[in-house]
Amino acid sequence: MIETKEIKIDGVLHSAQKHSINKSAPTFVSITEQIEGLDPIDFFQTGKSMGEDRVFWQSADQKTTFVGVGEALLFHDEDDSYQELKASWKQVLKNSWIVNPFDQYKTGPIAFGGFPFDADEKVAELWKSFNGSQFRVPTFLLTIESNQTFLTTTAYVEQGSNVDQLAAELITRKNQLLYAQEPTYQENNIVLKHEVDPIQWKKLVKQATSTIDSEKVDKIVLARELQIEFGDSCDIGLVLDQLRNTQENSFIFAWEKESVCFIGATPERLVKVDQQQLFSTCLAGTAPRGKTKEEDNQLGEQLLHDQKNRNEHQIVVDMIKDAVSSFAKYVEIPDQPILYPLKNLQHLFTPVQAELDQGYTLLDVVEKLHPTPALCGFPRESSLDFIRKFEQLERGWYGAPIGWFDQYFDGEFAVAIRSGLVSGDKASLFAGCGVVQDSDPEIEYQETSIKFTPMLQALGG
Ligand SMILES: C=C(O[C@@H]1C=C(C(=O)O)C=C[C@H]1O)C(=O)O
Ligand SMILES: [Mg+2]
Repeated sequence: MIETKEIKIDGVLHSAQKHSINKSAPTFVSITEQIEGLDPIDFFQTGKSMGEDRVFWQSADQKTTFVGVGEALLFHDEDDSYQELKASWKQVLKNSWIVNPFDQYKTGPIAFGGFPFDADEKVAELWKSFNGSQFRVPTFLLTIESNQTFLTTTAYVEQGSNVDQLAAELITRKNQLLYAQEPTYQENNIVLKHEVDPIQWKKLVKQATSTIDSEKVDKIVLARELQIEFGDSCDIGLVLDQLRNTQENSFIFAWEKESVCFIGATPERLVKVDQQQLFSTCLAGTAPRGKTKEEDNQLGEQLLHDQKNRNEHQIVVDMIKDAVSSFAKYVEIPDQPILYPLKNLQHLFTPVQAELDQGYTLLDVVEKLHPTPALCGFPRESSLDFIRKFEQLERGWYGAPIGWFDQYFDGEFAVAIRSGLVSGDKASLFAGCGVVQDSDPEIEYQETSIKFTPMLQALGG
């Protein structure tokens, strides 16, 4: 049994209302309590049966898991302004009533969300629920950290709010989430897979290499889409469970809006900031895993010494080093990449560490870094130009920052790759690769095929 002093939600809401009357403004209320351990996927699944949109995040080291249910607050910006988001969050926190004895455990007011790959991309049918950047503070946030479990409940209280009614509603929903019967899961059954125009895509890779030859472009990242149909509506809880069980060294994420869910298992950290300590990652250059240990080592060794992949990787290292240096006095980057093993692939990996100068936050770094040459190319403007003109796919949130930040702007963003958008009985998966001067369209095609596998397997394919 966990001994916790029970927090009386109605009492807290009444105090918050007094605060609201004094300030003549609505008060943002956040209450954190420690609870008994429970299964995060069951919690996620129960959220669905309550008709709520959900978020999920598990760090690549598996030390932190978040599950959010419901939406107490949403920042939605079609123009995708990082600075406006920063200002809005500060404004919310200015008028807040926070009850949280467990601050150090990634609890309390935390916003989850993402940005589009390209704010100028026209949003058509596929991504229509995900236009612009969106960040949500869930009504109920489950945090599992250092084997302890916490629940943060978030609400707004105004001068005229019926506080007793609000408290009663919150308690009912909370009890539903914590004490619901074990939820059920439904096997996902893929009935159709459709690769969007692979022949055209290989031609595009060729066109990119010609452009690289003739113009001042070093690298262009090109993505393609795999469309899926299920016999029935896809069970996202099950997909998450599969990703957690199979994808080591990866951030597992899901962000749902109007029942459409963007979900994936990405190995690529964009940036994490923890009390001004900054951690970023250069990840580019890819080989498959071997079937035996020997073959695997051999493929890894080849990758470490392969000029084409080293070149692809170095372009990312140079850019990230430059960008981070503009915010930090020292930046620590090893001169040689190492291997980053995943279930189906291995990558070249260079970690980046720095101490962020005072006055800058996580969001400033995300703004500066995105899109890195790992997802866009180099130089940024010309590669983005090529993608805008010629890539057939609507990227939406694919390849863009997804993550969370807390009340101090500590938090973490990953690059949303190895991902898909699931809507009812349909899904679109995305995979891309870095095209450089000596890229071979067939080999790049195979590389992207393997990059589909983590999601494809998790979807039941
Ligand atoms: C673009 C993707 O992955 C990126 C491209 C890589 C490459 O081309 O070697 C490797 C890792 C990622 O930076 C993707 O998975 O969709
Ligand atoms: Mg590559």
